[in-house]
Amino acid sequence: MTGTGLPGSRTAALIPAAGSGTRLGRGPKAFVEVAGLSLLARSVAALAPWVDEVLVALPAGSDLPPGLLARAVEGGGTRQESVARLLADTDADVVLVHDAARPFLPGAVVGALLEAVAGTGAATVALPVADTLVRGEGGLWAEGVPREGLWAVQTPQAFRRELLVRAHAEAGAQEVSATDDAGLVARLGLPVRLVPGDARLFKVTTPGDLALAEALARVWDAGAR
Ligand SMILES: Nc1ccn([C@@H]2O[C@H](COP(=O)(O)OP(=O)(O)OP(=O)(O)O)[C@@H](O)[C@H]2O)c(=O)n1
Ligand SMILES: C[C@](O)(CO)[C@H](O)COP(=O)(O)O
Repeated sequence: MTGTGLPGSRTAALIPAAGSGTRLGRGPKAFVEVAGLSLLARSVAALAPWVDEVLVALPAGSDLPPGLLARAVEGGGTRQESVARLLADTDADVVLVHDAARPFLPGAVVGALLEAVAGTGAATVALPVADTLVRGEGGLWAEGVPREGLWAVQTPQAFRRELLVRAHAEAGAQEVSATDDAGLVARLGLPVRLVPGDARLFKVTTPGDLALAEALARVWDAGAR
């Protein structure tokens, strides 16, 4: 595999795929298929052309599906732990961390992310919030939340590897848990570039998301990406 992403830098894709898919209810989510291809296979295929190596964190006891050009590590009990284990298994200069659960990754987004990380050393794909936001209490409207300046974070997220290693180490030392990796770098006071994402990069989390993914796959696989 020859990464076309960043000339002069070895780049690795780190794909956390060890989750149990509780909210979807179909077992380990990475192996759930959409139009004949697993979420994991789709995410690996989207990133492989851009990187020098692909590492995947799998549920304990799982094997890498045949034909996947990737190296497997055993995932942890949380996404954060799975990413930490992936990080420990590469010496790449730059790492792209991407949820297996976000299978529809346009190449243009990867290109923009790699350009951004070359500048700041840390960058994440994100979408400006377009919906009205509300804090709910007991199923009732409690208070509106101003959406100006708010972004919904997606993946991939890209980092100079040593920055992310430091961020995970600090989080571990301070027993800080986070649902993504860019937030761990930001809490060090380091700049994290926000790169405009894509609505098609939604995370397959619930049965409704899976239905959406199955509809999108028909045009995606026909070349509309
Ligand atoms: N211990 C974990 C938990 C999550 N993930 C991965 O992190 C990504 C985002 O997590 P999420 O969408 O929450 O997946 P699950 O944890 O499987 O879903 P749920 O919370 O519904 O169980 C997924 O690709 C998932 O496989 C992981 O590698 N290791
Ligand atoms: C990393 C992430 O996809 C960014 O929005 C999100 O935080 C993952 O959350 P999850 O609960 O682990 O799916």
